[in-house]
Amino acid sequence: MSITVLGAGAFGTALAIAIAQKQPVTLWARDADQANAMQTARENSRRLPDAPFPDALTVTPDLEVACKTKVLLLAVPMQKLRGFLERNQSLLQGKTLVACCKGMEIGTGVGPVAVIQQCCPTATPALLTGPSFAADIARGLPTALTLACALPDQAKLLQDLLSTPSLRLYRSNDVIGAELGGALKNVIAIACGAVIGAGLGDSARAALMTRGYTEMQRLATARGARPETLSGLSGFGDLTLTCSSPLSRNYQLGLALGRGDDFDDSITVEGAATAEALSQTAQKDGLDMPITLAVTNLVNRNLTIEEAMAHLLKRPLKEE
Ligand SMILES: NC(=O)C1=CN([C@@H]2O[C@H](COP(=O)(O)OP(=O)(O)OC[C@H]3O[C@@H](n4cnc5c(N)ncnc54)[C@H](OP(=O)(O)O)[C@@H]3O)[C@@H](O)[C@H]2O)C=CC1
Ligand SMILES: O=C(CO)COP(=O)(O)O
Repeated sequence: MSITVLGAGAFGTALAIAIAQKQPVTLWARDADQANAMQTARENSRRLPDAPFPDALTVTPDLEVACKTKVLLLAVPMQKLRGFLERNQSLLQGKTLVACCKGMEIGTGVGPVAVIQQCCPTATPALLTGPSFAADIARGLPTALTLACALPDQAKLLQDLLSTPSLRLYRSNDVIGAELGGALKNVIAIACGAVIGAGLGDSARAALMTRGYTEMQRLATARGARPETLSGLSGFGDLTLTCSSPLSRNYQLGLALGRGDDFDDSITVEGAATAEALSQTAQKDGLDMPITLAVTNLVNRNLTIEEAMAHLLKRPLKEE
């Protein structure tokens, strides 16, 4: 069965390369010049260099052509998803749409699956998430991800369709748990990068990862997620990767904030917007999310890393 990936960024390209090892894949890029350059060079030199395209991968800028398949992977950034779906609703209704982005939407506080449901009510939504760097997937290095879908039959179908010998998908019907794990780990990764960048030490990072994980569980449980989803690939697994690897862009933004360096704001860093989205909803829901709030203030330059840490340390002592 042929599949399509919409969005030729690092992740969309990596998934297209991996899945094209076993079946035809169409990769859609919004920029015609970029699409043609990729199709000719057989590489995405801008977003994912040194990852050659298999023969079964075709790049097109023509969305109508790309949307002919039944299963489409959505690999655009979270804050762009709604606009993309609204603009192209007629092409996407009735399709199986697998969100590959990690984050919560500013303004609504919802994740990609809810956005798909709102914009394309006749589509079947699913989510692909978990610990994986695009470059690793493209190189065929062993990777395990979570495929979350509320419909068990669809989950099984997508698991079989998208798994490859090196890309191992586990399925789950806990969509909200998988979404929140992938979204929040990016926020915690910014915090971890910031303490390392500011020279506050590995112990501080371990404290933030652990208390951040508690924050992930608190919010996810309040939204009806299952605790075991948070301890799986999409939660704990991705938290570990993103908070400890300098390859993570969220961690890199944290490092820059901690060091007082500039950061290129064209780089996709989902945790910054997600921190803001979740700070807004947590306040409304009466949930205590101190690290998420600290990251929002840090990113918005309302607090320095020293002030943010002092604020966290000054909180009343409590039971773990
Ligand atoms: N990179 C990674 O290792 C991983 C990324 N992810 C997730 O994948 C998602 C995408 O990240 P990634 O691929 O890395 O990001 P990139 O910055 O590499 O690429 C983003 C892509 O989205 C396209 N895009 C941006 N805005 C729009 C829009 N309004 N309409 C249509 N297309 C648009 C860009 O097009 P253009 O090039 O023309 O600007 C580009 O192709 C994120 O949610 C991220 O968290 C998940 C796991 C791993
Ligand atoms: O989601 C990722 C790893 O699972 C990629 O992390 P960054 O977006 O921080 O680079």
